[in-house]
Amino acid sequence: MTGRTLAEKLWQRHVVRELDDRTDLLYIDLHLIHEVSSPQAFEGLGLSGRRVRRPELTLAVEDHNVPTHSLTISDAASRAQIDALRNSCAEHGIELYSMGDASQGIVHVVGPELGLVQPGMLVVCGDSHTSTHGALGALAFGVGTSDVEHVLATQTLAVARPGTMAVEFTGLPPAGTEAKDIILALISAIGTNGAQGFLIEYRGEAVRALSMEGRMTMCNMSIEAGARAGMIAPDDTTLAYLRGRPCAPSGADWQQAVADWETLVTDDPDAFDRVVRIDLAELSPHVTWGTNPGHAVALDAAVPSPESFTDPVERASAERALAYMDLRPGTRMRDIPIDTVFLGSCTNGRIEDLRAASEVLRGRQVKPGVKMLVVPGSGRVRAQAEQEGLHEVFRAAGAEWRLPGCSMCLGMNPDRISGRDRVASTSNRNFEGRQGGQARTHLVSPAVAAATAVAGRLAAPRDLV
Ligand SMILES: CC(C)[C@H](C(=O)O)[C@@H](O)C(=O)O
Ligand code: SF4
Repeated sequence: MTGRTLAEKLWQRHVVRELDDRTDLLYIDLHLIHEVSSPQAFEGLGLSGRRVRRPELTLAVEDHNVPTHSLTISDAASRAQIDALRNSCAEHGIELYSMGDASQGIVHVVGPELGLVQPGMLVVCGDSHTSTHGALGALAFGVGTSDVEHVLATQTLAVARPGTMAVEFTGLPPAGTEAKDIILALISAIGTNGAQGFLIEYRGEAVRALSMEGRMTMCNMSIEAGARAGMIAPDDTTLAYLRGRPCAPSGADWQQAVADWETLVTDDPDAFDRVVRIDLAELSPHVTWGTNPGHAVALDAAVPSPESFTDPVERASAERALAYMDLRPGTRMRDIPIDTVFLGSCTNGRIEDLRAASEVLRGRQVKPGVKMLVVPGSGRVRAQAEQEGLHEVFRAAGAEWRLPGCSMCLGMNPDRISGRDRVASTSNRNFEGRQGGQARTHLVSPAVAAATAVAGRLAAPRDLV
């Protein structure tokens, strides 16, 4: 990699050694861990008699298995994973934010909000949505459990060099659309393998106009387009977000850091291996109808017919998805009734997401018979929301205000669906059974989630009277 794009610059900064013509040994600046993908790694480390090389560059949180209604775990398997993480962190001197701690939360919410993730860093975590952290101008990707063990032991990792891909957005998205709509529109356009083998850099005026929360939503779902990572060059928005956060540099260190971060831009826009252009001027709220995040359409549209897919594999996938989702082609998306609404996850569980949803719910009621769960992404998000009185808005509307965690994003904790509920969810994956049972998931933005809760069917805020 020659260093003309942001991704190449970030990569080059971390090369310890070139291993062969395709693979580099990379130095890891920050290793985030959680209870699901680390127990086996610690076990392997123990079996080979090794210690954690840089415990101070490792941060652990409890997120996937934690209940959000109380601080007591009754499920034995969840308890075991949490206990294993606690024991390993104590043994190796790793900082851990446990359930109930003010800084606990979903790993991808906690890292940025503490100011731990900074431009120029290489961040890994045994979790696919590590791509979230690229929003800060970092190179960040998910790794497997054996990689977690390698990073624990050496603070390095051998990684094959990916290609670089620019996603150039043109036009500014109209009012009433959010980052979630942009990323759903992108994935439906390029497909869930559309960015396979690439590091995406999101570019264009629309990206510059996004808040950090919106950028994190976008980068979070890069993996759903098959990308290894997604990233956005740091700018004033990034600096304003980082300044004053607990682990961000301060004083002279801040000035020095900023001078360096300013160099983290793509010098040659023609240097990308691949460029995708998407115009956002006509964007409208997007929702999914099927069982992968690429199965998305405008809320204004109808459930597509499998015949509309020319590719036979895609057509078969659409047929299967429609059978699972129990939907008929031609049904207007707005006519789809919803049983449960989930607002939360590392995609849309940040303060701005809660604000957007509370705006819609203020003075309104969740439709009787619809259950709505509001799960802040972290203890800090929860505290901030309570300071702003958002929890009162949610409760007054009839939604449940919960403790932080991954919650209904996936069926690893008590918030799982047991039957065939149809769920409007602000999370990132609508796979079969992802939310537990035979749950039928429709991915939506926070504003659409809130409007849907009120209407009892998929809806945008402008549909509400
Ligand atoms: C459990 C964990 C390893 C998993 C991931 O890798 O992403 C989860 O966070 C998910 O979102 O599916
Ligand atoms: S919130 Fe969902 S996507 Fe994010 S880390 Fe947790 S389970 Fe994975």
